[in-house]
Amino acid sequence: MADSSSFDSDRLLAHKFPETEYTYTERDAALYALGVGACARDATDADELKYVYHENGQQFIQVLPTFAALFSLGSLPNGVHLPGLEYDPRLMLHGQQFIEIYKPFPSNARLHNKVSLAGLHDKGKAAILEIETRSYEKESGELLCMNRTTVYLRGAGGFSDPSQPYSYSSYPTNQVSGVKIPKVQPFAVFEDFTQPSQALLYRLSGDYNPLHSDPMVAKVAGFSRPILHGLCTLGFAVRAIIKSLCRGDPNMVKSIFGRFLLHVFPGETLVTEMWLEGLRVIYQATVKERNRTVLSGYVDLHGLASSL
Ligand SMILES: CCC/C=C/C(=O)SCCNC(=O)CCNC(=O)[C@H](O)C(C)(C)COP(=O)([O-])OP(=O)([O-])OC[C@H]1O[C@@H](n2cnc3c(N)ncnc32)[C@H](O)[C@@H]1OP(=O)([O-])[O-]
Repeated sequence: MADSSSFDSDRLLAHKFPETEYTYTERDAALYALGVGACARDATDADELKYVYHENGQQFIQVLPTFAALFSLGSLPNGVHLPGLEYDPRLMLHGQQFIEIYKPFPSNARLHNKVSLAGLHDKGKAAILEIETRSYEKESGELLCMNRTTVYLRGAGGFSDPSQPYSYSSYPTNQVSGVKIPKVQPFAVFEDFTQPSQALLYRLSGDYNPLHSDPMVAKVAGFSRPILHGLCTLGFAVRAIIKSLCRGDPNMVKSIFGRFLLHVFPGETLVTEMWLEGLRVIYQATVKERNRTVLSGYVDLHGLASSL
């Protein structure tokens, strides 16, 4: 439990996050796609091969919309001191991710990130920290996408008066509230397997948190073995939606929200169920072996594939 005497909300809200840069190439986009399971079942699947290979050259490959989440990796407070907030980085879990995409991603880019605090909430047993990252293309100055990353800091709550727990948000909270799963049969279901080595492959895209690779670190964090990156699970689910409802077109995706409900162990089978509500896809991903829902959220689309 955090010490309420050391918490100073004014200092935290005044904190200026350093701006960051992120450069990626076609190789990074392709490695990411493999990390979230593209082509793992069928290396000739045209819906997925385009994320890793193009016959006219790699500059023509397409980029998955969840690739955006990597741009925010440098914004996360992993080990960074935030004034007035004490926490143990080993107990951090990824809680939610919200992504808005403003234009299709080029196959390579140099980006400039503006980072800000989007929220902080005292939940008693935990603190919830939200960081917003706006990514601009360096050459044109155009805004490419926005990520809002929610981190669940176990053991860091209790820093404010329990009768009036501290809660700050810089955005309308209904934008990222948990979704209600419809009580009817899903419109589409997509089953996919993760590899036992999935987290080891995914980490090469830049998320080197040892929680996903080091058995001892995983044990300290309370898990029997390393767990999958939440963003890898999100990548699997959104890829399933693009495949099932967007005729494989990644540019149909306008925004993405996901809440991580439970950890996934690499090697488990993910079943993504999808419901259509207008241009919104409500989805949930379940681990088949444990019959537990691990992720739920929504994806807003620009339009619907004419075949639906
Ligand atoms: C980035 C850091 C490094 C880690 C990377 C990873 O990939 S780790 C791998 C990927 N990540 C994972 O594997 C994590 C998977 N998720 C989990 O293990 C659990 O959901 C948990 C431990 C995050 C919270 O469980 P719990 O039983 O302790 O929580 P509770 O039900 O008692 O609710 C307490 C309060 O918190 C709220 N709240 C709850 N959940 C979330 C959330 N996800 N998000 C946001 N908020 C959340 C809830 O609404 C409630 O507030 P209210 O309504 O009272 O105002």
